[in-house]
Amino acid sequence: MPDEPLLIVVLAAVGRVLFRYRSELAPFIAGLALAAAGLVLHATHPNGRPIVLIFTALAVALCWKIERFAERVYAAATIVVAGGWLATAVALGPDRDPLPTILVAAVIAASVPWWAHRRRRARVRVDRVIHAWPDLAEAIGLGGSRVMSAVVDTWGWRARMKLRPGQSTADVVARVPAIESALGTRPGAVRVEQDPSHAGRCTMRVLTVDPHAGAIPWPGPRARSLADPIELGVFEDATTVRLALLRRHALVGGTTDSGKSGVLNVILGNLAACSDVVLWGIDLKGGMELRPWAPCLARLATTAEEATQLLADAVAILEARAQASGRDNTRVWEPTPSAPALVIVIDEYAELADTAPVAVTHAESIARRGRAIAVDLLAATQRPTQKAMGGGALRSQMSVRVCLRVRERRDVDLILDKGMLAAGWHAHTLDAPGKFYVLADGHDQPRRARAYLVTDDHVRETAARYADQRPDLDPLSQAAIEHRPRAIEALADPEQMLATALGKAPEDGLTIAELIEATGMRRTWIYDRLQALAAADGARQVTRGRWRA
Ligand SMILES: Nc1ncnc2c1ncn2[C@@H]1O[C@H](COP(=O)(O)OP(=O)(O)OP(=O)(O)O)[C@@H](O)[C@H]1O
Repeated sequence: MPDEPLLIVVLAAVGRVLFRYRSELAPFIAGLALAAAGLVLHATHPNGRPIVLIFTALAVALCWKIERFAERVYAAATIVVAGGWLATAVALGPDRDPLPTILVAAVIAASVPWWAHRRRRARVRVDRVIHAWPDLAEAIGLGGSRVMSAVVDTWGWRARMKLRPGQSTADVVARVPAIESALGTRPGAVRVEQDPSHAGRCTMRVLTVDPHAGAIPWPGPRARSLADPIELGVFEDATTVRLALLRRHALVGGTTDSGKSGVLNVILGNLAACSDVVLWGIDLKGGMELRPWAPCLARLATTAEEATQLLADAVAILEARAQASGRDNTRVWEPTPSAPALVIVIDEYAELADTAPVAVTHAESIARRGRAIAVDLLAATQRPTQKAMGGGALRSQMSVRVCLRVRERRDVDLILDKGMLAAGWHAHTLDAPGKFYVLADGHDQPRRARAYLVTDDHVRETAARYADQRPDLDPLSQAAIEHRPRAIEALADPEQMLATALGKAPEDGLTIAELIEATGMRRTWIYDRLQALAAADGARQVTRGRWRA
């Protein structure tokens, strides 16, 4: 205030400085308090030494509750020195030589580790941010939000926030870059997670160091059965990313060099160690990615024709298993080493969609019907185009979605789902290969993770180690492949029949009536499927009303 006496102004300024630096000054304040206590107790209770020593022993005993060893030792040593000094000062008087010198030396000795302590300094920084938050929040458009509590952790700190009525976590997510600027962090340091129990609360994490800065070595396969979760990597809070793949299809998407093959390798490394899974692979890059796993793959398709054959066989297996399940009245196929699940790994799904449209109809059929009878797809794609994803139909069947770095923001919604970008799944900001977001059962928050790094040596060793432990297909599935042409006819899978009819059509194509006859389906269904096949280059109109593949 302008008319405040100078003394008050100076005292207030000093008080503010002392308050601001209270943590740094704590050792001196403790030293002064100790000297004052010595003075008072010596004057009032000169025989109080045993009591002081008992309290000191009790305080030391309480130190064992401190979690970190270094902090426990520091606290115990400081209390022993302080208690010993006070006990002596109570008996002899704090000014008796050499007690003042010992106190000054002890304060200085205790101050050094105190000042240097990383967690204390972090705590001080956090306290200052919390103090300044109302002003910062106002400046970035989150006025009215409050920080309720904050804790310092290994990589930074996290705060529980209460939002102003009407604000939502989406508002905070939308302002993440502004928060980073206001807090003065590096770009990409702030994460925001919804509080699952309250729409008006969220947790904000500030990572002063990136826990995923370095590659995380693969610890080797942990799964032994498809029913075991697959450990894919590590979240930023050091918890393991565990994915259940039994009866689930999985989609791995990301731009080039984002680490798709790395993710496939971690999954394949685990599946190779599972005794109840038969692995088939499709790799239209000439087998470049999947060939190292060849010893563990029962089949590997590297051309469009082989891929179509492979998927047609998978459809035949699917049908045979479905019929058997129907006969035996069992709803689901429980994989065992003698009746294993079939997992088909497809590297670069978009390539398959471009070059083998018929194969895509098979894949879609597997995606729709394969789960119950344990025929699962694991597809990786660089270009999650509408066409490759069957306009979203394929993706909707894939309940495990791993999104690595994408080039364009809209790709997030293509790989994960509509609205995920706005909900904070910012895969376009991932800044190193192997970093990903995962959407699956139990993983519905946008938490960043990094996949384990599987080296070429890991792949070679793992493939060699499990090559002779791979199970064979069960006799039912084996027979379904061997009798596939008949099996497919008996399938009554109209999509399959349509694809076959179009493939075998004469040069001038088949009419709609002929296609109705070949498939037994209605006209509208035929039109729908022809449109979809035409969009995927799987069928073309030769002349008006006549079609072929
Ligand atoms: N989890 C990881 N941790 C660290 N580095 C990784 C990780 N995954 C992949 N990398 C590195 O990133 C590079 C590209 O990885 P990868 O080949 O898996 O990407 P990709 O998306 O499959 O690429 P492409 O689209 O060209 O096939 C490799 O050099 C690899 O060593």
